[in-house]
Amino acid sequence: MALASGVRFAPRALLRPWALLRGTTLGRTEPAAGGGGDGARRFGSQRVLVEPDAASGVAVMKLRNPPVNALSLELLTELVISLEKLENDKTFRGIILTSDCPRVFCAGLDLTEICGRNPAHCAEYWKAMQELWLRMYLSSLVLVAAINGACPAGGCIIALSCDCRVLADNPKYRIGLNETLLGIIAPFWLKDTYVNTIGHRASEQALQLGSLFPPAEALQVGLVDQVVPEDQVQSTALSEMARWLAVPDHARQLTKNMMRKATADRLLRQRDADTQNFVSFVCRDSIQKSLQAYLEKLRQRKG
Ligand SMILES: CCCCCCCCCC/C=C\CC(=O)SCCNC(=O)CCNC(=O)[C@H](O)C(C)(C)COP(=O)(O)OP(=O)(O)OC[C@H]1O[C@@H](n2cnc3c(N)ncnc32)[C@H](O)[C@@H]1OP(=O)(O)O
Repeated sequence: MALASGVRFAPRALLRPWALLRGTTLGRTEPAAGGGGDGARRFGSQRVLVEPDAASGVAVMKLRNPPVNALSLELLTELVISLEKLENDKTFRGIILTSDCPRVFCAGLDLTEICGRNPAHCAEYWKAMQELWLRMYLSSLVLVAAINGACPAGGCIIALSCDCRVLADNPKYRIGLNETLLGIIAPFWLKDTYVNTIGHRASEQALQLGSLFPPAEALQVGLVDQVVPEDQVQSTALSEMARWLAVPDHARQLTKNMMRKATADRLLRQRDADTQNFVSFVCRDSIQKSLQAYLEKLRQRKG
């Protein structure tokens, strides 16, 4: 993705995203309900709904992978493609990322993608996760997360990859990296993202304890930038977006790159090793057993 200055952000190393989308509706454009002109047309895919507003240069991107927006391989791929599409369209300067699923922003990794799967599948899945993080973390667009639901683990990472986070004030909407409670370990680049956001000591504590912060605590620790009543999340996200868009793009983009590049480069240098670590770790019998038990617990909790 080339900036006006010619600086490149993330390399186009992606997988084979299109191959995953057979049978989906990505790229379809349809008028938004009640909409008329170009600015009101929406597009997207099965799991990512994009509502672009050409007049403001802002698109609202909604995750819709019910019931909990778990990051399936398809959702990861569709997110990357939708992001790329908006980045390549000079009309757009910002994206508000939110959830179309009630009460959940994103439940994190889709555990069914790594439970009982073969190493090749786990590797493909993890590469897609890396790719989305790289694309979001280094995006030239302003990304604002309008967090309108629970936001654990991988969901938190999606939010942390944005430039700004607005969280709905509901005690059930907790946010954080709870990996240790599942018996898994956040890899270094998730840890780095955490440290970059809330600092070393707070990350050390929160990562080891697997803390999921309710809104007031999330605000206090710096995990989110604003906590507002649920019905004001979208409007506040739009106000935040306006604040970020008031800065000239080239200056903001180069500054973002300066702040984030070293963290992203660290993963880029070790991407294959990180994938191998992930695969060998999650494919261990003991880890498979604890993931399986966790999934079972989630399923039973329901009834
Ligand atoms: C050193 C080497 C390095 C090794 C690297 C190791 C790997 C590191 C990876 C780190 C990165 C990210 C980690 C993750 O993201 S793991 C996922 C963590 N997510 C969670 O813990 C959240 C679990 N879910 C919940 O807490 C709740 O579902 C919710 C999000 C709060 C919503 O609650 P709800 O009451 O509205 O819904 P609920 O009834 O619980 O769930 C509905 C159905 O959805 C299923 N489900 C929920 N979460 C997941 C998920 N993450 N993956 C797959 N499926 C999920 C749940 O089982 C219900 O299913 P069903 O309808 O009963 O069939």
